[in-house]
Amino acid sequence: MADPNLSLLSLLLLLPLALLLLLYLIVRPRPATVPIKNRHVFITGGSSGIGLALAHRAASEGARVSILARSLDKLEEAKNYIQLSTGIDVAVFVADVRDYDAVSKAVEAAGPIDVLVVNQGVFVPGELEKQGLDEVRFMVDINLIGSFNVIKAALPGMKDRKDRGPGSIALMSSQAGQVGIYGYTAYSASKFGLRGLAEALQQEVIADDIHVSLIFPPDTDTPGLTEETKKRPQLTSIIAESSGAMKAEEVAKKALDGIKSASFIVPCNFEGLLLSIATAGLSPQRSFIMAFVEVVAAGIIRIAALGFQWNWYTSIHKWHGQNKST
Ligand SMILES: NC(=O)C1=CN([C@@H]2O[C@H](COP(=O)(O)OP(=O)(O)OC[C@H]3O[C@@H](n4cnc5c(N)ncnc54)[C@H](OP(=O)(O)O)[C@@H]3O)[C@@H](O)[C@H]2O)C=CC1
Ligand SMILES: CCCCCCCCCCCCCCCC(=O)[C@@H](N)CO
Repeated sequence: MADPNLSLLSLLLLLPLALLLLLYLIVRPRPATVPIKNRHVFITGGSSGIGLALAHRAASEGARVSILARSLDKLEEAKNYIQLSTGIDVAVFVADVRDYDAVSKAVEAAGPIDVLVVNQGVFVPGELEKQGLDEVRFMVDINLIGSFNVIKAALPGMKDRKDRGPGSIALMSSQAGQVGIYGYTAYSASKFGLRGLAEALQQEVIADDIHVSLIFPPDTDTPGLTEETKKRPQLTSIIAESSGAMKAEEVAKKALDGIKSASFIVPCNFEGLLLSIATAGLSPQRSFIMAFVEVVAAGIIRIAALGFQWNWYTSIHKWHGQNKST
């Protein structure tokens, strides 16, 4: 007779191994890599903050880089900065992503794109009740509709590329695009929208060897954030502080690594990794190891998520209490 302890042990070992094997066999799309060196990387919002750090990094890694934004002054400044620190020349394009014709002309002038980084974004925090619909529209138009304009303009050329290896479309979301945050109704909506766009688009372009990445940074030290913090409701800051802040260069490294490994979901810090596991849902997952972590952690991570919500609602409750008594 077999030792019952031994069979229990082998069962405990076999179960995870069987699960790993199953996940290895079924994860889709299959793992892929997207080379950066000698490829054309086109970055919207590449003149400032995260986009600029990405442009700098991609240029240092040997890519041909194009950046697009509204202000020519900021674009020229970014170009000079990258030229001075790497010796590499970056092409600049002036366009507002809300203007499809202008974006289309820029994309055509830039030439066929291998890696498209849709990074432009604006954020005006504030409770919806105090926010004008003009501000809501501003965020949705630039962050969401603007992303459609950029992708629509670039996609035909990207699909036409022949024998030039795997392509990538990366979208800059935000941790506020994984969970709704006080003061971000319009911003979160615009960033959640990118997720639907990305999930559907990946199915549509997989046959063209184009790989979609969704990047989820926490608060990141950029000129945009400096402006934003001047107007932030206190509760927005309290809740956003649940995730550690990052430097633009750190986010750019995570983003570029995510693009190169063709990861669909790209978290940027530890809290971001937890958020990604908690919100895995029906998103594609190429890594069977990450899929394994998602399956095994599902229950416990839901408890952690409820703990965060408990903490946030306690802060909201306290804040209202204090503001009534003063
Ligand atoms: N900083 C943060 O804390 C976080 C930022 N993000 C996201 O990262 C992205 C970059 O943010 P960040 O680097 O902080 O922002 P910045 O404000 O520093 O830079 C934004 C860039 O987008 C460009 N841009 C803005 N509006 C338009 C437009 N209508 N058409 C074309 N280009 C435009 C800006 O140039 P110009 O004004 O000249 O057009 C600039 O190059 C955004 O999508 C943001 O939502 C996500 C999580 C955290
Ligand atoms: C198990 C679950 C773990 C949960 C961890 C939760 C952390 C959530 C923090 C959300 C931070 C939102 C930052 C938005 C940044 C941004 O986009 C603005 N700066 C505008 O640019």
